[in-house]
Amino acid sequence: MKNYKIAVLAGDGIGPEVMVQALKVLAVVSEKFGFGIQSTEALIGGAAIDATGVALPDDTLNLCKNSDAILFGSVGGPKWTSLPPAQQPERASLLPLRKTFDLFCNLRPGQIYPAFAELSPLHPKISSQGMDILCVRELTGGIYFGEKGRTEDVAFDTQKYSVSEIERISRVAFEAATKRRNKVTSIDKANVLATSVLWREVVERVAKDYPQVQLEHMYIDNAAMQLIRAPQHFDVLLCDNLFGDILSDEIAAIAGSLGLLPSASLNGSNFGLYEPAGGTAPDIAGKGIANPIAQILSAALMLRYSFAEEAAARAIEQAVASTLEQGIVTRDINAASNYGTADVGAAVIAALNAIETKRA
Ligand SMILES: NC(=O)C1=CN([C@@H]2O[C@H](COP(=O)(O)OP(=O)(O)OC[C@H]3O[C@@H](n4cnc5c(N)ncnc54)[C@H](O)[C@@H]3O)[C@@H](O)[C@H]2O)C=CC1
Ligand SMILES: CC(C)CC(=O)C(=O)O
Repeated sequence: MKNYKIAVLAGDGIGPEVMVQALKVLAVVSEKFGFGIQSTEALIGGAAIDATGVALPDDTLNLCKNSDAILFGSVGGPKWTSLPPAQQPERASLLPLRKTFDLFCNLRPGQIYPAFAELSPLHPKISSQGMDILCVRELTGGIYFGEKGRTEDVAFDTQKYSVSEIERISRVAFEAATKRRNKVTSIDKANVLATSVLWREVVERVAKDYPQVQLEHMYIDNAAMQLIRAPQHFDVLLCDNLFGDILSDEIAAIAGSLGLLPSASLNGSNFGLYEPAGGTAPDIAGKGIANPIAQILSAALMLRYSFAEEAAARAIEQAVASTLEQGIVTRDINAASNYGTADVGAAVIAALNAIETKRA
């Protein structure tokens, strides 16, 4: 029997609440599909600062190095914003993890299924046409990692991209498009930014290797607008680090809630960190009402991309769809709902068991 070692880093805010549900789902699905998940929990982010003084303790980093994948919650919150910026949870744990493991490729799939179009805040005449977008975001370069500085009166961040960084993420987007609807929309601000001019040149060059894929370029400001006007226009969105961060939250909101959107952050050899696209949601943390679906779907992406357990990943996705179909949703999706985090987790598990019963 295959046995996968995962590092479980739940983090702060709603992280631990939604992680519990994802781990329960993994336990059920591994039993049903005949593989083992050996999960080891470790401190990260604000929780690690409180316990050890640093956001990414050596023990946690070593655990990640000795694991097959990382299942991540989220980090940060108001408790730690008075620390010097470089020591805060987001900058001092998540960004170094992305860099250490060269997780340059962030995949954020976002859908409106026609049957669930009412979950979307868009007008029904738009949402009823559905949406199925894969946001491919460059994750280890750009303004998040460039030189930064601060004097009393001035602060700066630097956006820098190399040809090789742009090329490798472009290839991921074009490859993904060949398995989808053969269209890539590359997002930039080439009318202003030097990095965007290079971005366009490199994307054009890579596109020549994929003649079957239609390429279009779109400025970020226009893309932010077109996503709400006509989300069905898009197939694969190719974005730099900053633009992808912003547009993927917009895609999540269009799909119904940030609590629905999973993400996979991958290096070139199937190692990945899997986390919800959203953050620690301090406004609802500790209330038992956070939506666990993004965390559960992140676990499904881990099974797909790091472990090639496609059937198990699909079963989770099917169980999530069935749970939404039954209207078992948290308040971020239906303000009148009385269902909490644990109810949604239990419904996903019940739906998983039902799928298995039908298979047997
Ligand atoms: N990958 C990570 O660890 C990330 C961490 N953060 C951190 O999280 C903290 C809060 O950031 P915000 O900007 O408020 O973004 P956020 O994503 O935590 O919350 C934005 C809004 O979405 C809602 N939301 C997010 N996830 C939800 C879920 N699963 N269920 C129901 N509602 C959900 C929240 O309640 C809030 O109203 C900050 O410290 C930020 O730096 C933010 C984004 C990513
Ligand atoms: C906390 C930051 C690292 C946010 C971010 O980059 C993300 O949402 O992925």
